[in-house]
Order: sequence, then C-alpha cells, then structure tokens
Amino acid sequence: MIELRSITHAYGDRPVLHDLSLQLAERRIAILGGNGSGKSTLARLLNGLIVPNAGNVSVDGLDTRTDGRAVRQRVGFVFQNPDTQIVYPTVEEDLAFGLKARKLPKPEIARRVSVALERYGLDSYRHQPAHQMSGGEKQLLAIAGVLVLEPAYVIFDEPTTLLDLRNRRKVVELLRGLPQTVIVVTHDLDMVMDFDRALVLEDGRIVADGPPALAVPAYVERLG
Ligand SMILES: Nc1ncnc2c1ncn2[C@@H]1O[C@H](COP(=O)(O)OP(=O)(O)OP(=O)(O)O)[C@@H](O)[C@H]1O
Repeated sequence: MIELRSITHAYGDRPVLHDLSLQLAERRIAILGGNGSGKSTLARLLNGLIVPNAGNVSVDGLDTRTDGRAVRQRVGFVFQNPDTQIVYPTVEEDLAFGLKARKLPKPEIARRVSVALERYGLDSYRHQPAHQMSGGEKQLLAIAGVLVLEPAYVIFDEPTTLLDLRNRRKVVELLRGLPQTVIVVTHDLDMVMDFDRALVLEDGRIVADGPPALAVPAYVERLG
C-alpha cells in the first residue's frame, strides 16, 4: 500500500499540495483535476521523484525520503512524454537498459525483453531506432520499458494524451490487463470509469474521492 501522511508541498513560495493524507490500496486509481491542480506533483511524490516539504510518503512501509532507491524499484513511473524515458538507440536495447542496470543475468534479460516485445506488439520494431517511431509507438515502448522491470505499482502521468484513437485503445486495454496497482493521472474521463477509485484535486486539495461513478460527475460539475 502507498500511504501519504499530512503531505504539504510547495515550489519556492507557491504552495501546491495542502495537508494531504491518503491510503492508496485499490488496484486501479485515477487522479483527476484541472490544469495546475497538483496532479503531477502528487504522482511524483508517490515514487520519490519528489520528496514532500512536510509529511511522509511510504510504499509498503518504505519511506520515499530515506528509502528512495528501494521505493523506485517498487514503483514504476511512466512520464507523459516518452522522449523523457527512452534512452537507447534501438527498441530492444532500450527495453534491456533498465534490466542491465538491475544486474539481472543475461538470459533473464533476453527472456524478459522477448516477452515484452511480443506482449506490447513491438516485435517488428526490435532492431529499429526508437527515435524513428511515431509518438504512439514511442509511448508503448516507454510503457513497456517500465513494465519489463515488473514493478509492484505503476504510475502513469497522462498516458493517452499524445495518442490517436487506436493507440489510446491499446493503452486502455493494456492498463486494464495489468495485475499491478495502477495509478493514473489523466484528463481522459472515459478511460477511468471502470477504475476502482477516483481522486479529484482542486488547488492542491482532494475535493472528491470515491468510485468514478460518483467522483467523475462531481468533478465535471465543479469544472462547470
Ligand atoms: N518544478 C516546478 N517548479 C515550480 N513550479 C512548478 C513545478 N512543477 C509544477 N509547478 C507548478 O505547480 C502547480 C501544480 O503543477 P502540476 O504539474 O502538479 O499540476 P497538474 O495538475 O499536473 O497540471 P496539468 O493538468 O496542467 O498537467 C502549477 O501551478 C505548476 O506551474
């Protein structure tokens, strides 16, 4: 479980999150809210990319402030822009990169890369330079690059924003099939209607929290 205790966060003198306390245990959780409401900041706190000014975030009892490395191994993070995430020239090398960094045995790396290439429909791109892929293909590669590390939790920051309808559907189905706890920051309300829980942020405060059937209409109403 991911737990936030009395989190407050500011960038310089601009407060962004105000005294948030949450327990995140459901399998699929959406984080909704208007632009600038603090969604990405909240998401980044969950795997220790950002450490809060005050309060604590823990993942299965590991504190992001003191056990950042162990937390990041447990919590994968998929950035909105796949170019932030893709590091290696070819698709195959990119998928192997994180596994090599974890010093997994070579046969295990080869096995996981092959499974990922097939599972995420990237097999025909295996030897292709990643920078030549389309935005949607890169997004799938970036997602695959995180999932190949088999994190227990996966955070997605606006995973469908850059995608056309077909790739959006692919990502939606991929998310649906993941066994992990998945936390998704998004403006794509349709995608989250079958999630277990939706949190709505407004000016750094939670203003709705519950099943999407209740939280999403509350959000739409507040947006006016
Ligand atoms: N690194 C930073 N330095 C200074 N201010 C920042 C930084 N990151 C975010 N902010 C500010 O904090 C506020 C919340 O930003 P955040 O990215 O968390 O919002 P968001 O809800 O994800 O927005 P969006 O839907 O537009 O992506 C915004 O006013 C933003 O300008």
